[in-house]
Amino acid sequence: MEKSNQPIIIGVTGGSGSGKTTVSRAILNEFSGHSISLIEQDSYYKDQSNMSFEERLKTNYDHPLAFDTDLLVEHLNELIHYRGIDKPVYDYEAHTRSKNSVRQEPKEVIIMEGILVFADKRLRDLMDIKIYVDTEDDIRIIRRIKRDMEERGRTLDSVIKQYLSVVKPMYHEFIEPTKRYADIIIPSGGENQVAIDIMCTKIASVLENKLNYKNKLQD
Ligand SMILES: Nc1ncnc2c1ncn2[C@@H]1O[C@H](COP(=O)(O)OP(=O)(O)O)[C@@H](O)[C@H]1O
Ligand SMILES: Nc1ccn([C@@H]2O[C@H](COP(=O)(O)O)[C@@H](O)[C@H]2O)c(=O)n1
Repeated sequence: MEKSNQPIIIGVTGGSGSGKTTVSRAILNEFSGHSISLIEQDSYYKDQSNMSFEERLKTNYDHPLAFDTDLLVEHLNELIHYRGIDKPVYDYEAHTRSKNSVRQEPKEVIIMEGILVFADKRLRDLMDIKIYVDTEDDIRIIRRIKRDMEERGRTLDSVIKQYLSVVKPMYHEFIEPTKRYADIIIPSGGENQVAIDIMCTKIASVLENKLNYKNKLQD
């Protein structure tokens, strides 16, 4: 299928707590009347239901191998061909996939968000626009402590221990180097309304070109 006849895929990456989800949701809001959806890479953490809880605690969740990228690529290919998928649901407290899934119907714009979405060439090759959300380490760890304690059932000690032993070193080894693939780098994540407005203008123009192209095909 010709790329101009496919959904637009926007990749959004950056370190944990950088504001990827906030930026992605801001774009979703701007296009709320349009055919747009969000796919979070976290939904594609490997299923670990065959492991004990203690074993799951030892997994390195910031390494590319923690993700079922084959399934993510397969699902994106379905969406690109305008076929729906059953998207996995991730449970951060249980450290594994939940038994439920959610139906995701195909859309004209797909935002794909996650810490390592630029790390795999297959994913990068599917993207039309690549955004890197760049936020200083100290801000990210403060946000992460707050979020993980409030929303992901973690203790302060566990967040600090995980950050120093895994999150920070993996960020520098695998995530930060993917900044070079970005078309746009957004400083100060979710606060940067100017960057979000610029992004939305760009997406609107890509959408308009695509609709014009489709209309021409029908003429
Ligand atoms: N600009 C901001 N100012 C203050 N808090 C923010 C800002 N952007 C994000 N946050 C908060 O920081 C936490 C992490 O943001 P999020 O967008 O989920 O980051 P990521 O998806 O990169 O991990 C969330 O609790 C969010 O509400
Ligand atoms: N069981 C898990 C799975 C993932 N994490 C952490 O989530 C981070 C990615 O999500 P963001 O929303 O912060 O981008 C990643 O850094 C993992 O360490 C986890 O703690 N437990």
